[in-house]
Amino acid sequence: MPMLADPSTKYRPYKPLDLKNRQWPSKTLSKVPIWLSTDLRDGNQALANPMTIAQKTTFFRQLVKCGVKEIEVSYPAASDTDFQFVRGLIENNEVPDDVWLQVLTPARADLIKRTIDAVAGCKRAILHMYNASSPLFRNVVFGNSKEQTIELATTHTKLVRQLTEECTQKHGTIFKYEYSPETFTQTEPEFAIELCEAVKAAWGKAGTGEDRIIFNLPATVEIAPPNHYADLIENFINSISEREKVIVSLHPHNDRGTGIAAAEMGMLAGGDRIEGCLFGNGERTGNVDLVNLALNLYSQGIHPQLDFSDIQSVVDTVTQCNDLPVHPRHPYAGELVFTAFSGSHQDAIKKGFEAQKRRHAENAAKGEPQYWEIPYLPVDPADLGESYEALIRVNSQSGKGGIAYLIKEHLHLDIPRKMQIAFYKVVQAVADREAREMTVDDITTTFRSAYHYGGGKFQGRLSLRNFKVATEPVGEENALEGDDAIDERRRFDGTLSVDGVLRVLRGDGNGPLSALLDALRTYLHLDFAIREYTEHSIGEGHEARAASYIEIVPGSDRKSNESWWGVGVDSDITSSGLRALLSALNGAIGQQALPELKLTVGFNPKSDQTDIANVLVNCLGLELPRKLQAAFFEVVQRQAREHNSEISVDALVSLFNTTYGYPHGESDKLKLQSVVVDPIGKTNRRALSGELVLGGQSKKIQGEGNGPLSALLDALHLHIDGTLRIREYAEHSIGEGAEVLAVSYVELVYDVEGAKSKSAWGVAHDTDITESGLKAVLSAASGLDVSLKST
Ligand SMILES: CC(=O)SCCNC(=O)CCNC(=O)[C@H](O)C(C)(C)COP(=O)(O)OP(=O)(O)OC[C@H]1O[C@@H](n2cnc3c(N)ncnc32)[C@H](O)[C@@H]1OP(=O)(O)O
Ligand SMILES: CC(C)C(=O)C(=O)O
Repeated sequence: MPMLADPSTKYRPYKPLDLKNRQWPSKTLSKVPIWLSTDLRDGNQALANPMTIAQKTTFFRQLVKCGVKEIEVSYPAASDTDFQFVRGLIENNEVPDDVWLQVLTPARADLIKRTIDAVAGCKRAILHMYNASSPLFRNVVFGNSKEQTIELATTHTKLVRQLTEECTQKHGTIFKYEYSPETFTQTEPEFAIELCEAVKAAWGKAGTGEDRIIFNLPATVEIAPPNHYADLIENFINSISEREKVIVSLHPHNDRGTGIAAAEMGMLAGGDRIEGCLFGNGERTGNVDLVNLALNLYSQGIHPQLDFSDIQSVVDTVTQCNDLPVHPRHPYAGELVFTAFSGSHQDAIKKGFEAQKRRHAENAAKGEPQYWEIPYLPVDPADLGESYEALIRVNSQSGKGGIAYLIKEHLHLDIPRKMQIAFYKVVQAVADREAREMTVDDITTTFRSAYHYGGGKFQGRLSLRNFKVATEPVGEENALEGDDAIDERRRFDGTLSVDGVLRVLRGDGNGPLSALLDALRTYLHLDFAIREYTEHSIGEGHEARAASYIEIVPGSDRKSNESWWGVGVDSDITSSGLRALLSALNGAIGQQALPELKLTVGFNPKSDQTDIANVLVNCLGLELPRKLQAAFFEVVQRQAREHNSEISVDALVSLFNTTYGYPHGESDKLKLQSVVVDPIGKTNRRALSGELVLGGQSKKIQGEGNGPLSALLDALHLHIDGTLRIREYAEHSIGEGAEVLAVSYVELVYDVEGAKSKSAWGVAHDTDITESGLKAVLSAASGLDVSLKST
C-alpha cells in the first residue's frame, strides 16, 4: 500500500502540554545523571536470540568495567535462564559491593515473588515494578479504568514492600523500589502524577538520599518530539509532592530517532537518572544510547563517570553478546566516525592538527589548558583508545590536504604545497580509475613509485651511488672587479647508476645541485633547472635526517607549465638535495633514451679522467676517489704516450691491477701473513701484532696507533728506513649480501731524510674491512718501494 495522500486521516498528532513558564530550554547540562543499564533486560528482551548466561555474564562484567553502578540484570520471572543468571551473579560473587542489581517485574503477585527470590542474598537490589497507564493500554490491554489501574499498582506496591522487607530480614538484602507507569508519555500527565502519588503513598517509606523512591518515566514508544518529553518531565517534577524523596528516572526509546535529544532535554528538565543501553540496543529502534549520552557530556568537559577509554573492546563485547552490529556511523563508536574521506574535511583536519600543535606548545609554556579544537572532530579519538590511523581515508572525493597528512603520518615527509597538488593529481587519477578507496599502503606505494623514493623496486633510472662535492676558489680572472671576497664554486664528482650502468660524472656550479645539473647536462644531455627547493629535518639528535623537495623545469623554459617534483632523504643535507634532484629527474625523463656509455672504445688521447673511471667502476666495481682517478689518469697517459696507441679496455684494467697490486694489495716484498688488532684498554687506540713477509722473509711485527692502519705503519717503521704517513683513505663495498667485499684506497707519503717525499696509492679488497685497509697500506708501500732496514 502506498503512503497516504492525507496521513491525517490515519495518524493523530501528539497533544502538546500547555506548560506555563517552562524552564528547561534555558538550562545547560552540568550534572552527571545516575546511569542504569538495561542491556540485560530491555536490550535482551528485544533480541531474536536472547543472551545465554555466558553472554550475559560477559556483558555484565563489561558494564562493571565501564563503571555502571546500577544494572537491570533481568526479568527473572520471564525464564529460568533469566532467573538462574541472577542467582549465578550473586552466588559467584560477581557483583561488586557498590553495584545495585535491578530486576523487573509486572504487577503480578506470583511474578513479584519469583523476582524477589531471584535477588535474595545480594547486597543491594532495586525492585522495579511496572504497569501501563495510558488510555490505550488501560482500555485495550488491561480493560481497566483509571481507578483499577491505580489499584493494580498500589496493591502490588504494598506486596513488593512486604516481600522485600521479609527478604531483607532473612537475607540482609538492601532494597530500593522503582515504579514505572509504563507508556508514561501517552498517559494523561495529571493521571500519571496521580498514579505515582498513590504508589508513593502505598510504598509508605520514601525518604531522602538512599531511601528515595524511583519514578521511572518511560517514553515506552517515542510518539512526540523531544521538547514534549522535557515538558512532561518538568511538569511531573513541579507537581510531584516531596520531590526530595523522589528520583526522577528517564527511560527514552528512539522510535522517532530523537532518543538522545529527549534524554538530554529531560535532564535539563530535572531528570536525575537515565535508563538505556550501550549503543542503543532495545525494543524496536532501541533504548537511548548510554555511550552516546555519556560521551556527549565528556565532549563538553564533564566526566560522565563512565569509562570508555577502550571503546573498541566495548563494541566487541556488545556486538558479540547481542549478535547485532554497531553501525559504522554510530556516534563515537562506529568504524567511520573518526574518518574523513572528503577533501575539504581532510584539509581542515590537517591544518587543525598543525595549528593545535603550535597552540598547545604555547599554552603549555604559559601553563594554560590545552583545549582540543580540531575541525570536524568533536573529541580526540585517542581518548577513546582509537588511533589516528583511520582519521583520513582517501577516495575520489579526497583532496591534497588529506593525502599530504597521510604522507606526513606514514613517511614523515612534510611535502610542500605545490608538490601536494602534483601528487594529489597522481592519487586522484588512480582512485578515479579504480573507483575504490586508496589505502594508506596504496598511497605510500604510489608516492614511492611516483618519486622513486625508498630504493629497491622504487629506484629510478638515475640513482646516486657516491659523490664528493669539493669547494674550489674561482680563479682570479673570474672574480668580479672590486670584489674582496674570494668567490667559491662547487665541483660535483660522483658515480650514478644510469639504467643499471655505473657512470662517473663531474660538473661545476655555484652549489652542489647546480654542479650535478651541470654534470647531467654534460654527460647525459639532460638540461633542467631548479624552480623550487625546500627542506626540513626529520627526527632529532643523532637520528635526525634531512628531507629535501625539488621542483625542476626544462632548462630552456624556466616558466614552463610542466614541472617535475622530487624528494630525497638522507642524514646528510647535500646528499638529500642531490637525491631529490635525481628523483625529480627520474620523473622528467620518463622513458626518454639517454646517451649510452661506450665501454668498448678504450682509452685514446681524447679520453678524460671520467672515461677511465667509468671503465673501472663498470669492470671492477671500483669507485675511485677523485685524487686516485687523477693519479691513474697520469699513469694511463704515460703508457699511451710510450706505446703511441689506443689502450683497450682490457689493457686498461690490467694496467690498473698491476699499478696498484689490486685486488690483493700485496707484493712478494711486503705481504700480510697473520695479524691481530686489539683495543688498548678502554682507549680508542689499537695494538697490532702478527707476521709479515718483509723483503721475502717472514717477520714478527708489533705496533700501536689510533687505528689498525696507523698501528701497522708504527710496526713497519721498526723495519724500514724513513717514515710513512697516510694522506688519504677511502673505502666502499662491492657486491651485496654474502658476496659483499670491502675495498680500501690508501695514499701513502714516504719521507726519507735527504730525499724528496714520494707518494703512492694502494688498493685492496677483502671480506674484512680491516684486512682490506691493511692490505691497501702494504700495496701503497710496495708501490713506494720502501727501503728495508738491514738487520
Ligand atoms: C515495555 C516493556 O518492556 S515491559 C517488559 C516487557 N518484557 C517482557 O514481556 C519480557 C518478559 N515477559 C514474559 O516472559 C511474559 O510476558 C511473562 C512471563 C511476564 C508473562 O507471561 P504470560 O503470563 O504468558 O502472559 P503474557 O506474556 O501473554 O502477558 C500478558 C498478560 O500480562 C498482563 N500484563 C501485561 N503487563 C502487565 C503488568 N505490567 N502487570 C501486570 N500484568 C501485566 C496482560 O494484561 C496480559 O494479561 P492477560 O493474560 O490477563 O490478558
Ligand atoms: C518497563 C518499562 C520501563 C519499559 O521498559 C518501557 O516502558 O519501555
